[in-house]
Amino acid sequence: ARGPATPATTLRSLYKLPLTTARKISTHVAYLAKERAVAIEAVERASQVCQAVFQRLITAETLTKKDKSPVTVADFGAQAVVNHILERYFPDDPVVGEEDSKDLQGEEGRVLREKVTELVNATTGDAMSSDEASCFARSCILRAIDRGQYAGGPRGRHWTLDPIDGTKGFLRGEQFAVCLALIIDGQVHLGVVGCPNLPYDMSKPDGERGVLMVAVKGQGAFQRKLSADSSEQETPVHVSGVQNTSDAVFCESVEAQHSDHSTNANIARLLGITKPSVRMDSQCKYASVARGDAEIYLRLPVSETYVEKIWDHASGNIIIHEAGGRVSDINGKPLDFSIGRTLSANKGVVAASAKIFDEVIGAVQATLAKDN
Ligand SMILES: Nc1ncnc2c1ncn2[C@@H]1O[C@H](COP(=O)(O)OS(=O)(=O)O)[C@@H](OP(=O)(O)O)[C@H]1O
Ligand SMILES: [Mg+2]
Ligand SMILES: [Mg+2]
Ligand SMILES: [Mg+2]
Repeated sequence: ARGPATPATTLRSLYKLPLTTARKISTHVAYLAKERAVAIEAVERASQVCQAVFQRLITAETLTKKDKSPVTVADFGAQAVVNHILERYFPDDPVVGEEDSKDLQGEEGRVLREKVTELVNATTGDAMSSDEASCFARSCILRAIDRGQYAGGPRGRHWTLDPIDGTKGFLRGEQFAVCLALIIDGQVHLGVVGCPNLPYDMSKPDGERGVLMVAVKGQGAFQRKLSADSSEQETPVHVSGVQNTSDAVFCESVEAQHSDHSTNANIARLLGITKPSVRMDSQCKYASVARGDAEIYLRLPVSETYVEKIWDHASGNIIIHEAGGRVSDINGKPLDFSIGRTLSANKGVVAASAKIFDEVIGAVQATLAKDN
């Protein structure tokens, strides 16, 4: 068992066990052990789907034409696979997923639907019974995708899934992530982020790629290789030990549309930061801060109307916390995952190691006050 034991009463309700059995095994079962293993399996599978799409469907032509259809195939395929695996192990758990099957329905959706079905079967066929596979070839794929329609909220358990986060990074062959988290009574208790293109060891940027990060509440954050033959070896990750913000590095979005780069630069000046920002797409930014590649994740609101989605932040949020960092919105308020599908009570996101966090929030507040 890894981490603290699970109380017998929790085990009983989680796995519908008689209390006597739950008592017997409670000291051997780490909290959310089954969920952790299933979530890792699901994210690994979905990452394989995405990589298969990249290899097969992204060509110089799709890129110059700005054709987004390959990423759409991967998005739907990855959501179908994750939802299918979650349903098999946790049939009662609802899912808040980014995608829905609208574009795959009817005659209009036939071509895309067939592409997604073929892709899912080709990449995960070995993990499915023949019944499942033939069901997937028909309507089950749409049903699996639409298990992600849950409204979220403050009570009970639900998963949240971003099948491909950082779609633009995916298309460029750069950073993207498959993100899955478990929310219980409005709080993130488990998060997994798969980063297929992130170097495993940042000191060897041209070395092996593919990182999976996982965290369970109270158990710390870990990384492992995201490769088919991974030995499942995990190493703990910790945020950077940098004490002075002048030694820190920002990690920010590639798209200035998603976080205001010029205000970021003003905040950097106030903090004495001189090193250039690391720019990358997706929740890989959280993974980078969690393992100390960079110190500060900044996502400043760029419009009055955009509300952040829970699947864009849930996994990253717990991974940062468990790696010794802190996360809040630009006003220092914790991200509130209890409201529904969006973070409507928050504005922007700031994540940093605990040591420098308050100073970073101070600089964000001072800069925004001056700009407004
Ligand atoms: N206007 C606006 N403001 C803030 N955020 C937005 C906005 N529009 C979209 N999104 C969401 O940003 C997700 C990608 O975030 P990144 O940090 O990877 O952005 S970037 O594209 O790399 O710059 C992206 O997630 P994916 O759709 O999963 O790629 C969106 O959910
Ligand atoms: Mg996203
Ligand atoms: Mg997405
Ligand atoms: Mg999207």
